[in-house]
Amino acid sequence: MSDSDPLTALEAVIRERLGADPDTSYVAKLHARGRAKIAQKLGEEAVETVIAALGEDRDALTSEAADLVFHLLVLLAEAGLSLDDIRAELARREGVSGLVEKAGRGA
Ligand SMILES: N=c1c2ncn([C@@H]3O[C@H](COP(=O)(O)OP(=O)(O)OP(=O)(O)O)[C@@H](O)[C@H]3O)c2ncn1[C@@H]1O[C@H](COP(=O)(O)O)[C@@H](O)[C@H]1O
Repeated sequence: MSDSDPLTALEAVIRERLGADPDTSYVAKLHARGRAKIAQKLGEEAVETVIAALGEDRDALTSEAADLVFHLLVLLAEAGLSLDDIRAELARREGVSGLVEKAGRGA
């Protein structure tokens, strides 16, 4: 994944801000409030994303999805996980499903 990927860049900023001043950093404020609070925010953003999706408003869905992904990145960082961990898990599943597909085709 390229360094110019916004998700990778945001992930790096979030990791750095976990230890910042909660008065000046939203990420640090969330971190100070703990994992349960971050998980709660993630849940709220998920619900808002679902509502936007049902409203069929592309701009609202884009905005809510960005909030959702941002809060997911904060939760992952707080838990010591990275986007690379998620990429590896998705690649592992792809590998498994690829093998199952091949077996189904008798390959
Ligand atoms: N991408 C984001 C981003 N997306 C959403 N948000 C914040 O997520 C919050 C969600 O809105 P809510 O109304 O649900 O939350 P709230 O009322 O502010 O907070 P609560 O009191 O409800 O917990 C808003 O405060 C948004 O500003 C973000 N805050 C920060 N970033 C980026 O994260 C990086 C680090 O930010 P700081 O930690 O603030 O330096 C920077 O690159 C920022 O641009």
